[in-house]
Amino acid sequence: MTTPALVVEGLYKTYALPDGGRTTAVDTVSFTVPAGGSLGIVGESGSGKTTVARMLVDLVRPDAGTITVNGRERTPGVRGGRPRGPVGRGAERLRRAREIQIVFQDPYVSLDPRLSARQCLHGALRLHGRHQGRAATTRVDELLDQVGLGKREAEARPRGLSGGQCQRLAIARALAVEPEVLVLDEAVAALDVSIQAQILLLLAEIRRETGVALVFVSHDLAVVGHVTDDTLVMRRGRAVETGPTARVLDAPEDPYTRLLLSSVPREGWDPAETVRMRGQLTPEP
Ligand SMILES: Nc1ncnc2c1ncn2[C@@H]1O[C@H](COP(=O)(O)OP(=O)(O)OP(=O)(O)O)[C@@H](O)[C@H]1O
Repeated sequence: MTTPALVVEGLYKTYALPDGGRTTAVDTVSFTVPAGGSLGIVGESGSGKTTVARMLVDLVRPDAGTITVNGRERTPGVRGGRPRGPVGRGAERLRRAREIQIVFQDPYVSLDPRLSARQCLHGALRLHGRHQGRAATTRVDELLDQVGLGKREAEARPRGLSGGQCQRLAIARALAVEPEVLVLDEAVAALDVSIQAQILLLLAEIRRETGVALVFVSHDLAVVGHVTDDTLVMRRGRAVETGPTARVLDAPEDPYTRLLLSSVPREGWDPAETVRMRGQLTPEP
């Protein structure tokens, strides 16, 4: 059996509250993404999706749990729930970044406004010691082509690009380091529906071509349905349901998943039914 791209076991995270207490954002979440696979993480606002995504890429330190990429454990600072020291610096930090890359919702914030698309990609290759000189130029051309950015866009800065084009550039920058896992945190949420569709098709193509595993974090079940093999549903920090995406969407087993599906407006949609279903769920603590 091939080694999974990503194995997450017992991930747990609490945050301090102003009153001195703590809130549990992620409660013992586990999942596996096979090599070249794709997992959607869905749930309403506050369910803990972003905290999971941020723990995967070292932006948030878990209280407990393990994260393993292609058989190598990369959990920062915890072992059996106890701190193990800071996340590595310098070369170690870059090595970890090459394992998992992330694309955020708002590309304008994550891109340097002073750099053209071409300069941005050259910078990523330089930072990670990937390709030099002519080989770097060839690789940048390849990346631009892979995400569908043309000659004009290559020389444009972020403010000269549309939201969709910026997101293409953010994806190309993430791919520049040839990560084993690509995390997309609400990466199409800010885009028009038709542009969303283009980016989703692009991601499916990239997964086919490069074999990169995808973790797709979204509040939008339709989006997850288009790009993922498996889906994990989160509620109040916990995984309440997981399985093949088609099964989870067509025959949800958990009442919360059924509620999420019933909340999507469609022909003949009855919002009152959604409110009624919410009333039947176990109440918020
Ligand atoms: N830095 C923080 N300090 C305190 N509480 C936090 C912090 N970040 C997140 N939380 C809390 O942790 C819980 C999970 O938040 P998280 O952002 O992971 O959820 P989410 O599902 O991604 O929601 P959204 O889609 O709105 O971003 C929420 O109750 C949130 O208020």
